[in-house]
Amino acid sequence: MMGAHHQTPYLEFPEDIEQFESSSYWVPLCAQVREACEAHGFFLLQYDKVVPKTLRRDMLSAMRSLFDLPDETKCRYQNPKPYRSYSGKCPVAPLHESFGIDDPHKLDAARDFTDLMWPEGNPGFCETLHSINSKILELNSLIMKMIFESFGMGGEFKSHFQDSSTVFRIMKYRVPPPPSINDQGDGSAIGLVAHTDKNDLTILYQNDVQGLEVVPRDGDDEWVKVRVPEDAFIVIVGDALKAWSNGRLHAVKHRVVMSGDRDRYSCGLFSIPKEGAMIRVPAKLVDTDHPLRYRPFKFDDYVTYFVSNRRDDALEVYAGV
Ligand SMILES: O=C(O)CCC(=O)C(=O)O
Ligand SMILES: [Fe+2]
Repeated sequence: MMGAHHQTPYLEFPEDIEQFESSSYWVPLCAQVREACEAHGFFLLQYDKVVPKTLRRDMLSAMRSLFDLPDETKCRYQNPKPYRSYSGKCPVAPLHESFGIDDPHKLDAARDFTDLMWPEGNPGFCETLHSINSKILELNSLIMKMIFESFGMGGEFKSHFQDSSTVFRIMKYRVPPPPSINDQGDGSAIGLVAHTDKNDLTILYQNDVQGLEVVPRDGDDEWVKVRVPEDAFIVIVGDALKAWSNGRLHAVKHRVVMSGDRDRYSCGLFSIPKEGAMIRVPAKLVDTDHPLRYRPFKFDDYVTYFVSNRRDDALEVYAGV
């Protein structure tokens, strides 16, 4: 499979429709979203209406200025919750740096983070972070709603959504230094280790440096590259949504592999069940063809379990019946 690319579904939502949900496009597109999430566990999306391209590009340049700050400034960002604190160049992923910010669609949260990094202030960064998270959150609710609709459960979407919060992650992957300690033999190196996302849904956006790879659901357990077109979003199903759907939706295993001579930047919104929220398979998604696969569980407890065990089959072991 060397060099081959994954045949990733590439969806496009209509740009010019005010009433998307009452249009004739709605039902077929909900079905396409579900199909992609079932067959692959992720898809690419072209849709500029909610999150303007200019805002996404502003975010990418804001990210450069953030990562260009001195290490000691970046290290000030510490948060007891997993996947938030500044993680820089750690031994398992020495090329990777990231921040995870809780709910920056709330202006105070965006401001607190900005003030910590730039005590002298950086209103431009704060505004960009705040507005991109608000916009991607709108897109996230739209896609979650489409998933619920596709199961005939549009009515239940609201109550589920009230139970979610977000982490906005900002990531940089450096060019692998030659010779690399993680050398794969072809000048490439691991940027981010293999994992499934633990949350409900992830929506990512990246610069034009490729590196995302997946293990396809219907493949031979081999890594396949994903070519992400310029300005496309990558939408990924996480373990929590997989469990909610009684295993119908797939949480795809993915990683980042770096090669070439340019740094990769990506960012995105991770929607997460709110603190204390339970994941419960709805009765409607259990029948004789789909016997119950997951017991009800508290999402936070699952993350705690994962963080201390780090096994690929964590969801099955922790919540499988
Ligand atoms: O940078 C990327 O494209 C992937 C990031 C990712 O998978 C993650 O942070 O969970
Ligand atoms: Fe991920």
